[in-house]
Amino acid sequence: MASVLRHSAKFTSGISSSLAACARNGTACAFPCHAFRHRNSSTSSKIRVDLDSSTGVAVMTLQGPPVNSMCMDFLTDFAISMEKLELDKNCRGLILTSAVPKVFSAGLDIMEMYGKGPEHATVFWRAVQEMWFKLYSSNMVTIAAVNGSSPAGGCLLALSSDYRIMADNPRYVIGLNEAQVGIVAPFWLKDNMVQTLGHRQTEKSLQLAQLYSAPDALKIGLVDKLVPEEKVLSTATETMAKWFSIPDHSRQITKSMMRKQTIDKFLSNRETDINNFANFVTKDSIQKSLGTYLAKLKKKKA
Ligand SMILES: CCCCCCCCCCC/C=C/C(=O)SCCNC(=O)CCNC(=O)[C@H](O)C(C)(C)COP(=O)(O)OP(=O)(O)OC[C@H]1O[C@@H](n2cnc3c(N)ncnc32)[C@H](O)[C@@H]1OP(=O)(O)O
Repeated sequence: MASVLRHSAKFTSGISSSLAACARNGTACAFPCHAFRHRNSSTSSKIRVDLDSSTGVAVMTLQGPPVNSMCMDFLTDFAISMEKLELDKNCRGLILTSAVPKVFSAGLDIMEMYGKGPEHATVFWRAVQEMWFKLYSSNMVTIAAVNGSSPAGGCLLALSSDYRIMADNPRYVIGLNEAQVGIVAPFWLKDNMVQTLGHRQTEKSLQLAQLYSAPDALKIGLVDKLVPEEKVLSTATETMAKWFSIPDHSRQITKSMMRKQTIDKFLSNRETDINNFANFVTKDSIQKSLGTYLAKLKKKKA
């Protein structure tokens, strides 16, 4: 990642240092507080990260036009950004959002799965796993500010966060539509969805490859809240304050207790999952499905 962490912050008063201390210690602090902000920014080609050390909130903005598809560069940038934030004592919470109009993320870059050999599939799938694992097992409070459509891998980002806020626009869709593409959601993503929606709803959603409009996603619990598009980010920041009112240590232990079973199962079957993916995605029949789907996507425009 060609990113450099720039420490542009200035400590200008005791107020800012006490807020920063508040962020570090995980004690409740009233914010938004706009005074004397302490910011770190990190930018790569696909992802921008802005950490406000005075509040402890980082905003990760996906900025890979046209659709924030998850290519290798995106996945690498994502993993590096997560690692940095996780290690940063000033960071307690992460908001994910998009700078691309109308799209949160189109999910995995289909070009990374089409016409490539098993070696590439192996490396790519490990990176996909890592993205999910890092977010799902994060110690930070994670909030998805879904300000556009969010199919498949985009929905993965939302599902693995702690809370999902979506723009109230019926034209925006979210869901796991893998079956429509001719591929299959991996077991750990299926488990993640079961935890969010329950078994029956997940089974219907996955088999039917359903993409839900924002209002329908709220109805089934795939997102937690709908707000006007221009308020998605500010609502995420306000929501973060509520989650920050709980001491970090007890919230983190609770989170890891709730997610442990899924994580343990993932870790025990990780290599098998990679092999399955590499075998599956390189099959002629699957390549044919991907090719047909890609052609449909391109034709849509013509
Ligand atoms: C049993 C063994 C286990 C095996 C496991 C198998 C593998 C499982 C993998 C499961 C996990 C996740 C999978 C995925 O994420 S697959 C990707 C699925 N994504 C989609 O179906 C979304 C497709 N895109 C769209 O619906 C729209 O693009 C979108 C609504 C997001 C935006 O619409 P908009 O009209 O704004 O933009 P366009 O459609 O015109 O797209 C612009 C250009 O971008 C290209 N595009 C779009 N999506 C993708 C993508 N996902 N990958 C690559 N390229 C994409 C599109 O073709 C346009 O390109 P051109 O400008 O060249 O025409």
